[in-house]
Amino acid sequence: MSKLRVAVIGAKGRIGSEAVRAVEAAEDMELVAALGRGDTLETLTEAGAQVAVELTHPDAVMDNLEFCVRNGIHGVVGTTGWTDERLARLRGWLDASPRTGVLIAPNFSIGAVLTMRFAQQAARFFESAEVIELHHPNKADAPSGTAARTAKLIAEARAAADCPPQPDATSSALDGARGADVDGVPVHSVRLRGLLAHQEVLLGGVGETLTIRHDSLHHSSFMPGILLGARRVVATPGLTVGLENFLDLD
Ligand SMILES: NC(=O)C1=CN([C@@H]2O[C@H](COP(=O)(O)OP(=O)(O)OC[C@H]3O[C@@H](n4cnc5c(N)ncnc54)[C@H](O)[C@@H]3O)[C@@H](O)[C@H]2O)C=CC1
Ligand SMILES: O=C(O)C1=N[C@H](C(=O)O)C[C@H](O)C1
Repeated sequence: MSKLRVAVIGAKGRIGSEAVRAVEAAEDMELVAALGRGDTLETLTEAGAQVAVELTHPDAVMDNLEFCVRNGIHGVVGTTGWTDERLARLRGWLDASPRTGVLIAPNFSIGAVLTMRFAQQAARFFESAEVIELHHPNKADAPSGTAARTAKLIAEARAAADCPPQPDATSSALDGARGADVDGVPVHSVRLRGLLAHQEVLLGGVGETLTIRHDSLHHSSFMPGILLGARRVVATPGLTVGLENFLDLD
């Protein structure tokens, strides 16, 4: 059987360099291009890439994806910075290229995906829910894509269950002390040398709390998810948001 022809964009970065190694080691894949900053995107078409794994920067991801989708190259995207407006633009490009698929995964690690799912399931049973994400200090964005998605999932679950707003009597606070408000769920970002990628979801009810914690200790934690995404996205046209869609969790 022919191998899946995979390219990595952002190949010299922290996660991109790990992805290059993972694709090279996968028996059913061939690494056909490894692009860094300044390399021309034409390399992707010249190399015959079927899938591009996009691991760059929120400022770069849209141009890279526009090129890929216009050229029928499927995308597996880990880069963060997604807004509703950006998703709508991407959907527009995909509408014009209906056989092309793009997976956007806020987090490729199985533990983080399960953390989001467990938080979503638990959210309606507790009065209070807050998210703390902790990352290495070289991270460009805050809050993390994973924390923003977790908070949105919690908020959606609470809205669907008609939960009232969270209790919070704060009437005086330093700017930022209560974190960022993501659809009514406070999200707090820690940047600390020594850390990689970590998240806690704190849920509180009368007389009890539940803490769901996940730790990515090495970039290898993201690789099985990236490889799975590359295998599945070629047969999944349109936009898929969240690796859970390829995990048969239910
Ligand atoms: N979804 C997930 O599971 C994960 C997502 N990420 C996200 O991936 C992105 C990259 O993270 P890191 O590797 O830590 O950053 P990094 O800064 O170490 O690597 C990014 C690389 O992309 C390169 N780059 C920038 N613009 C480019 C362009 N136009 N074309 C080609 N290369 C370009 C940079 O030179 C750099 O080598 C971030 O948005 C981060 O949040 C990181 C880890 C896991
Ligand atoms: O920048 C990182 O490192 C990570 N970014 C992603 C995010 O913003 O959620 C995924 C993971 O947390 C690592």
